[in-house]
Amino acid sequence: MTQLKETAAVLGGGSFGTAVASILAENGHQVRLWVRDPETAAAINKDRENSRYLPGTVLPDGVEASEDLIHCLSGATLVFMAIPSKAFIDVLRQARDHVAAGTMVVSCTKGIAADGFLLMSQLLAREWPHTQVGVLSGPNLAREIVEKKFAGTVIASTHPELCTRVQHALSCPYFRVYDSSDPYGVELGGALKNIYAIATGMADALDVGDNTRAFLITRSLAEISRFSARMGANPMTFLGLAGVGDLIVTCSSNLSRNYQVGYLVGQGNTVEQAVASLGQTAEGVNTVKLVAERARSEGIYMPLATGLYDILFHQRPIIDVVTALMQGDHNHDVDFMTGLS
Ligand SMILES: NC(=O)c1ccc[n+]([C@@H]2O[C@H](COP(=O)([O-])OP(=O)(O)OC[C@H]3O[C@@H](n4cnc5c(N)ncnc54)[C@H](O)[C@@H]3O)[C@@H](O)[C@H]2O)c1
Ligand SMILES: O=P(O)(O)OC[C@H](O)CO
Repeated sequence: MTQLKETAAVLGGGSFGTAVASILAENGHQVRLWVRDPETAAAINKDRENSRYLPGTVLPDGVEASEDLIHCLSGATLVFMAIPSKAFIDVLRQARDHVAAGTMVVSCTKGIAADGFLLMSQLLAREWPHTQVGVLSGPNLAREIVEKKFAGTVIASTHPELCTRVQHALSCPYFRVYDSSDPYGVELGGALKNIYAIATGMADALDVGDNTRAFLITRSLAEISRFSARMGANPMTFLGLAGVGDLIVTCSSNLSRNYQVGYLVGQGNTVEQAVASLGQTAEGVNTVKLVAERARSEGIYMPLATGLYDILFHQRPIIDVVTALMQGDHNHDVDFMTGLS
């Protein structure tokens, strides 16, 4: 079967946008990587390296970086969005008139917009209603992807043909793409796990035991599933790569920026200091605020997310949160699947 060669635009030249662009170009597709400033674009094109976000990685020749958004989108058959959630809406508005009707657009962003508690695919559906929208999510640390370590991911969309196109565009010997018809659940899993990566990083800095980490990660899954079920997602989706898979990697890898933020806070830094020293995107810092507020306003039991929020933003001592958790009412295991919560 002849492979369709895509003209792909990747908006966002940070770690993940660069990793996606890299796979696409290696698969023979034409790729334009949109970055904001001309110096960065010129340096990427000249050095074949994104020295700020993925130093030491040689980018395939097929990746063309450009600061010209219109050029990047011109003739694009597939658009990948790898813009942090805080800037997502601005970019959608800048680009709106340059995206052709029917274009397939895939969000790789794992965050929630404060305005209306919307996921990125919901912003896309609102701002670019003339496009077909999908979501890419899974245990996908950018650094490991460009090092060609084996990884799996999920493309989720209500348009099956979009899933097929993205599977063809991205699949390669080290990257396997599964499909899903539950974009909302896949996207919610990717956004929520960042909260728990911060909590686990903090716990690791405090040198908790292995039992504690397993306890924390498993109860994180319970919270993610409970919250998502209340939001209307299918809790079964969280058993997949975009749920358990991403939760495991982000809560256990020191390559995760959310985990790193938690680790720095566990070492005694404020969250502001931790974010400043990271210098990259850690979506969980914003997500925990939105989710904790939502959980409280809707009466959803989420002691980990609300406890983390209080630690990060209200200087609540960690020990208070842990004590309240450990001494809370007796509860059922797997409550979110059995309807016992
Ligand atoms: N890095 C990963 O391993 C990874 C994996 C999967 C998903 N993601 C998700 O991808 C999204 C992007 O993360 P990242 O890791 O690439 O972030 P990053 O911090 O590595 O890079 C962010 C990029 O966005 C650009 N940017 C910021 N504000 C912008 C604006 N207003 N307009 C245009 N560009 C802007 C920055 O210049 C930078 O190039 C996040 O939602 C993240 O959760 C990241
Ligand atoms: O570095 P993080 O914490 O944003 O995590 C990156 C990816 O989401 C892992 O799948």
